[in-house]
Amino acid sequence: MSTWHAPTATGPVTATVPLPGSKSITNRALVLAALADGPSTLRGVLRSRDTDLMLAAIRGLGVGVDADAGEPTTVVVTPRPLHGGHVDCGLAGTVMRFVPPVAALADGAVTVDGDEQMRARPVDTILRALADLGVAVDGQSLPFTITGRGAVRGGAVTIDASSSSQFVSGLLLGAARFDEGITVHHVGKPVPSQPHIDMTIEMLRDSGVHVDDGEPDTWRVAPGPIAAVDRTIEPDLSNAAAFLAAAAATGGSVSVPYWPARTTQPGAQIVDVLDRMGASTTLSDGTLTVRGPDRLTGISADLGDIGELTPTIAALCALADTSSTLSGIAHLRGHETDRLAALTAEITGLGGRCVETDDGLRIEPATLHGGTWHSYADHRMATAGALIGLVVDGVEVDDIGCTSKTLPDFPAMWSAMTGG
Ligand SMILES: O=C(O)C1=C[C@@H](OP(=O)(O)O)[C@@H](O)[C@H](O)C1
Ligand SMILES: C=C(OP(=O)(O)O)C(=O)O
Repeated sequence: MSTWHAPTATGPVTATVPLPGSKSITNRALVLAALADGPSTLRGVLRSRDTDLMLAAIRGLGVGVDADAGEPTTVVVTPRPLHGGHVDCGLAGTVMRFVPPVAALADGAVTVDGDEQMRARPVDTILRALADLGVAVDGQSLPFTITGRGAVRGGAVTIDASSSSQFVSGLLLGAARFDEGITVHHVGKPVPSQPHIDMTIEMLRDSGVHVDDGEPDTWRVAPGPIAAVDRTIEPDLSNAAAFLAAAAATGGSVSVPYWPARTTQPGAQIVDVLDRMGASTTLSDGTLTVRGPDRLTGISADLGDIGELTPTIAALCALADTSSTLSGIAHLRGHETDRLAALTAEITGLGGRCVETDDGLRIEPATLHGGTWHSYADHRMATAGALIGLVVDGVEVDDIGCTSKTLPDFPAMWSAMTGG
């Protein structure tokens, strides 16, 4: 692993940056297609470590996956009887939390493991829920084994999903194929990332599944077939956020084409955040353009719904002229790394002023200097370092390669944006 010298912008960045498909939509589409009542063609599929791990996971359980003929972003998924196998979830939360209900429907033992760092991320909630629904589960953390019998009883289950919305999404995605469907009831602190739950529900409904989310903290999925649906995946708006933030950081202008007119992706909310920090945004003919201000203003914001945008937003806050308080994101301690600790250490390491609170970060204005920015194998930490490096000389990102988790072309795209 060699360090990457973050390109410094010599002036306001001006660029148009098309983004590949959404990680979250791709991995939901793959799970739904694997469990569907016929073959599906998915277009605009993200090809990255997280999504290739999901492709390999469903293929390893017996699903037909034609992903490498011709255009790599077009994938044909053909459901077949599921059998036992091994699943590598790498550092992908969506693979670790969405695959167990699929494994429960297989006929045979499915072993699941991942990166060393993945073992620190919570998974027990969904494993306990499956056990409560009659599934044979061995283990409460990675590595674990699910021994499927080709069918799952299903029914009602109570969980505490405050550490990740993916527990709710994972249970809902497979549940139409359970004999009794599922009723998931959440008890505990608020569930984060509501837009990602909305994404799950919308995609299930698009597949003809009946979902009732009318009661707070309760979701019901009726048993029935999952219709095979051909889908075109939207661009990844959370990955877009880092590029749009580059306009905000440099007083430049960055456009992202194919911006969806309506979306459940939380990444779309970067627009409000950048506006509040002083940027101006326009959406015209499906292209979103952000124009940066001369000076960035800090913000106080509850990021509970959009936690995955935190590294990008925190990097901008570290460059702002006024203080920021980011709250509602205690669950980020269980993301790819403990993001609250990592952001605090790295911003402080470059001369910034950042402290952890119970549920977030407080960031004060400071003059930053160059130095090594550690990525902790976390794609969004790496891109946050790149963002600061645009306006601070001498920032070295120790592992830019970890951006392959969701955007393998990040270094080339970032250099191109800066005119390199
Ligand atoms: O369902 C999804 O696709 C995701 C849900 C969120 O997880 P948490 O609720 O664990 O934050 C988000 O942070 C993650 O990047 C993707
Ligand atoms: C939290 C994230 O990923 P994961 O799907 O691995 O949870 C993220 O991408 O910011």
